[in-house]
Amino acid sequence: MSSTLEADAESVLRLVTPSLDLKRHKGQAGKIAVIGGCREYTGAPSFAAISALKIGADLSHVFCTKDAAPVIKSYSPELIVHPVLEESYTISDFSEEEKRQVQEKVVGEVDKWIERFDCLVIGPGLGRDPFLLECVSKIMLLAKKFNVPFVVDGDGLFLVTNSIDLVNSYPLAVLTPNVNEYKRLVQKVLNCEVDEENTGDQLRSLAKQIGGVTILRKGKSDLISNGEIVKSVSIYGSPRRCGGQGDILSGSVAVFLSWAQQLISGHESLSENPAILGCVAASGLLRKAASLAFTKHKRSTLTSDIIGCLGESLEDICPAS
Ligand SMILES: NC(=O)C1=CN([C@@H]2O[C@H](COP(=O)(O)OP(=O)(O)OC[C@H]3O[C@@H](n4cnc5c(N)ncnc54)[C@H](O)[C@@H]3O)[C@@H](O)[C@H]2O)[C@@H](O)CC1
Ligand SMILES: Nc1ncnc2c1ncn2[C@@H]1O[C@H](COP(=O)(O)OP(=O)(O)OP(=O)(O)O)[C@@H](O)[C@H]1O
Ligand SMILES: [Mg+2]
Repeated sequence: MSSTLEADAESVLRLVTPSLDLKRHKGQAGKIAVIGGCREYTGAPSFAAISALKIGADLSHVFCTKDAAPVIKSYSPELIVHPVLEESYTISDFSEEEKRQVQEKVVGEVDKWIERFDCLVIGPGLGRDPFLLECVSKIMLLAKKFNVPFVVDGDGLFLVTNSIDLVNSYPLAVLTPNVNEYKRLVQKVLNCEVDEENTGDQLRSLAKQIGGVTILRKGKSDLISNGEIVKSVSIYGSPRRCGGQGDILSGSVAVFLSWAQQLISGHESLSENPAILGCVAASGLLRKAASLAFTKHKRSTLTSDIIGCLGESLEDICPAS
């Protein structure tokens, strides 16, 4: 029997969102880094990174390829953009030794910064280049070494599905699969097809099988599990399915997870799981912002319209003053 409980997303948003305080300095409300952005995709990492700022994080970085960097920078001067990732075509003439040196350099560029980040978002617009993904797997190992939480989305899930050990048993990993990404994860890890009759139980088994990582399965209702409990978020939402909404979600999970971690580390009596709180809060806010954007823009609602509604939606639940 399924025991999926609808989460009270608004209460979670009120719990984890920090109050604005003149005593706090830059960085205390969150430093997020997105690993993503290549020749093909520049929108996805930008949506994730700018959403983090719009919700209230102080700093948002993007680590992307050299081609993607000027484009992402020109979308927004708010983002700190590091053109450090390399795709195979830029090193096609290199020897194995030279390729190894490039990989070391890429990982070294992230290593310089990684301890400063409260959470990474790995995958929006990353692409599927094998050399690039190999570097990103090393970045995941680095994050685990320094206990930095990470959200895996988009092409990061393509990487993880083929190398599940990268996240196995890391409690600070959150996977945010869409319908296709979830199907591939279920097939690979549980060796079966998606069971639409027992969605909660299957999600719980999947999260348990990956050693208790948190999974947010996106869909008509968002379902969240860490292998123990299963929560759903079904409030609000919009009928528009324009691309990029998952990117908003991944950047939002990173911020709320960081805030939940901060909250819990200051209150030993709180026994809640920060990854679950982060997912519930992010899902609730995105769905509210999507609903609001839809009332304003109807069929022409775009991802940028939803990003424009994040602030108003959060303000409605957690007023700034
Ligand atoms: N504006 C943007 O830059 C956006 C970029 N996005 C990025 O696009 C990438 C793919 O995400 P999707 O949500 O489309 O992924 P999906 O896995 O949902 O793929 C969508 C469709 O494309 C096919 N497909 C994907 N990659 C393929 C490949 N290499 N060869 C053959 N078929 C392939 C899938 O089978 C599926 O039918 C991710 O990096 C994602 O972050 C999306 O987030 C949407 C917005
Ligand atoms: N059928 C649906 N009804 C209502 N809301 C939905 C539905 N499908 C997805 N959503 C909402 O949209 C959000 C993004 O999910 P979606 O499946 O579009 O992600 P995605 O495919 O990864 O997006 P992206 O285009 O950014 O890669 C989910 O968190 C969910 O709240
Ligand atoms: Mg996606």
